[in-house]
Amino acid sequence: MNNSILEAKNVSKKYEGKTVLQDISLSAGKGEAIGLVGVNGCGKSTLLRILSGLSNPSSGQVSCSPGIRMALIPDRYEKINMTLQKFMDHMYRMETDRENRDEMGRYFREFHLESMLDTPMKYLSKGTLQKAGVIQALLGRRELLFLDEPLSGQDTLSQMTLIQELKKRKAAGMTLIMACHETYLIEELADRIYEIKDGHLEDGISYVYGIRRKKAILLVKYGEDSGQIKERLEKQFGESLYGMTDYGSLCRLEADVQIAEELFRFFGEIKWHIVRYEEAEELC
Ligand SMILES: Nc1ncnc2c1ncn2[C@@H]1O[C@H](COP(=O)(O)OP(=O)(O)OP(=O)(O)O)[C@@H](O)[C@H]1O
Repeated sequence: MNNSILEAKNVSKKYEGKTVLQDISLSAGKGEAIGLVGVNGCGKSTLLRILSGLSNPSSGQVSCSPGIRMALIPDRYEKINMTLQKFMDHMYRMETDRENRDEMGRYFREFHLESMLDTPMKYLSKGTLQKAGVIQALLGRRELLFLDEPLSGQDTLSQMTLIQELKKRKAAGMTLIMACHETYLIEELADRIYEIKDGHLEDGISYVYGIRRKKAILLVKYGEDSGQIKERLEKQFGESLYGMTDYGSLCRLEADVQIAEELFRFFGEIKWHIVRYEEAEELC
């Protein structure tokens, strides 16, 4: 099996005679992150379920190194009639025994879940349930994690918290195989990207655009005159400003890392609060 901890050979899947996946081979090594992309219905979830052993292929095999424990973060959750706290307590005891309860508390804080712990899960929003699934999987300390749309429905700050946490886990040796429509998760984490197209796994040629560049990411709380300020930003920073996206009262800016200091000065002068700053590499 070389360096791989997971290997799929010639995997195909048919549903009621319709071929969804055809002759897919893939291997993943320790500490590697693989991104799966493709249009709705191309078979990403199906492949993740087969790789994680939740579903059988129609033909082909999947093998995993002995001792590798895995978890799947699914794209949706059952809305059960148990509070979030009870559910987590239950899963936590099952997964990690009495080990380090502090970590669970830290995740609740970082993912802003503390106010929802006594709410029955059937009343929780999609994003909140997704966060619960993410925390459950992280507490389980697996060697291999499958993530199916893990950012789906999550607020921006929680998305960033998750990306940072996954980066740490990957650096510590965790293998990640993820399907995601938000390309920035994949761009920030993936070592290899594949597109599922017409049932086949295509080397992510259309998604790997070339060299990596370092970019600055800022989350800024809107102040006065947002329209005017956006115009000034575009005028002053031109092509060094890669993009601005609205998230309610926050704006997410991506820019050339070289202008980060100037951006700090700019927002300092107009008294707009920078909620978060980070740097990331992206494919360009
Ligand atoms: N249990 C099932 N029975 C029949 N068809 C299924 C079943 N599960 C999935 N499919 C079909 O297989 C195809 C692939 O579905 P899948 O959920 O894997 O796609 P996906 O790439 O994850 O989509 P999305 O991006 O929308 O999440 C779709 O056409 C879907 O309708």
